[in-house]
Amino acid sequence: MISEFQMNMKKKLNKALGFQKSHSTKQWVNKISSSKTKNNDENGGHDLSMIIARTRSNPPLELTIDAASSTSSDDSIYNSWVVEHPSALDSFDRMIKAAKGKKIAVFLDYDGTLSPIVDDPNRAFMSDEMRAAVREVAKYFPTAIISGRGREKVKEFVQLGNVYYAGSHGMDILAPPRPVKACDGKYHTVVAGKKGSEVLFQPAKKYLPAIQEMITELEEETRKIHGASVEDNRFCVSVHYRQVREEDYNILQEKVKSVVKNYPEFHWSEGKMVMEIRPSIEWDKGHALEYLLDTLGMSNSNDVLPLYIGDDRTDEDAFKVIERRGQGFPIIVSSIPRETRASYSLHDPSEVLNFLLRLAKWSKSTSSSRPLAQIWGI
Ligand SMILES: O=P(O)(O)OC[C@H]1O[C@H](O[C@H]2O[C@H](CO)[C@@H](O)[C@H](O)[C@H]2O)[C@H](O)[C@@H](O)[C@@H]1O
Repeated sequence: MISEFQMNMKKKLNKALGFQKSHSTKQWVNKISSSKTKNNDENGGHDLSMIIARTRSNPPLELTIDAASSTSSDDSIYNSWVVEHPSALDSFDRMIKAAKGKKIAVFLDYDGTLSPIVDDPNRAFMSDEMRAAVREVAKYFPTAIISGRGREKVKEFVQLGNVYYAGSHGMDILAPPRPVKACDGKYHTVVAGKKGSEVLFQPAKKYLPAIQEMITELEEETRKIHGASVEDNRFCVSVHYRQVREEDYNILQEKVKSVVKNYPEFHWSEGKMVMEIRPSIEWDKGHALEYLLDTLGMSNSNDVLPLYIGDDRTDEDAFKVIERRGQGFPIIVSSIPRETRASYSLHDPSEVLNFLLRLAKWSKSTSSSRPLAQIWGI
């Protein structure tokens, strides 16, 4: 099934690549292969032929579009996408004007947002500059990192004490040191494991034994595939293939599928050169955002503007929540056109840094923005 966005992008691509009418994948591949390759984060610096080969054997159109757009020397496709998803940097003054008299809560994804995408997931370090910017922002606004990584691991990378952490795509939240709003049954699975005055919320706890078992099986199954690695993200699992040879991708996918099919309560989805396996519960980054707003006492207020910056498909769940609330700033980080629910865009983590610096500077300069410690009494 091709979505309207994909149809439009296909039309634009055909136009940009000089095709008179819609072309087949094969024709695109030939055209794309002969054009100059522009290395970019989205493709992880991989040879585009790898993506194209995958597209042929397992054709998600989005990949074809990613590959094609990243090779085009004509930036017109990206530019027309940015018209629909304006740069958050260019829109900063307008956003700030809309935020006047309202409370902003900041939510940040980690990989590809605060840190650049790199080959080795264990080396996805955040720069000191980025850390300082997040620290500064968190002085003025409640700030949370919502990542697909394990919570402890993302905290090790971020190393900040004044932000909240939600790991495993929101399935592991260490909630704010604020009184949790009276439970109305909505969060009946809350684990009352306390750490200081913070409350631990782990809605997928019962799946831990199955996840550990699955990790052992996945490691065993993928051991012989050069470059593949399995990452334990506590309540979910990542199987990385960024460093896998193109001819091994299909076999890796088959192996992963063969393991996951024995766990009917789990499903897998594709991230950036990663297969992410999660329990099939109704809980995602969007729910985590709502949960955090709730624990911050900011869920029902009309004067709250959640700002969420993320780069991957799982961040779309959070964008959707902001869209549904009708207020807030969903910002996608992408250097290529993407189908998204986000209203704004930033090109890459360096633009995220500039945006956060600007936000921090603005908060510091406005008399109405008092440091968070005074506002929340923490
Ligand atoms: O929600 P996020 O914080 O964005 O986490 C999503 C996945 O990010 C990591 O993988 C991605 O970044 C790696 C390091 O740059 C890169 O090597 C990999 O190809 C990307 O998919 C993380 O390692 C995964 O576990 C997360 O699911």
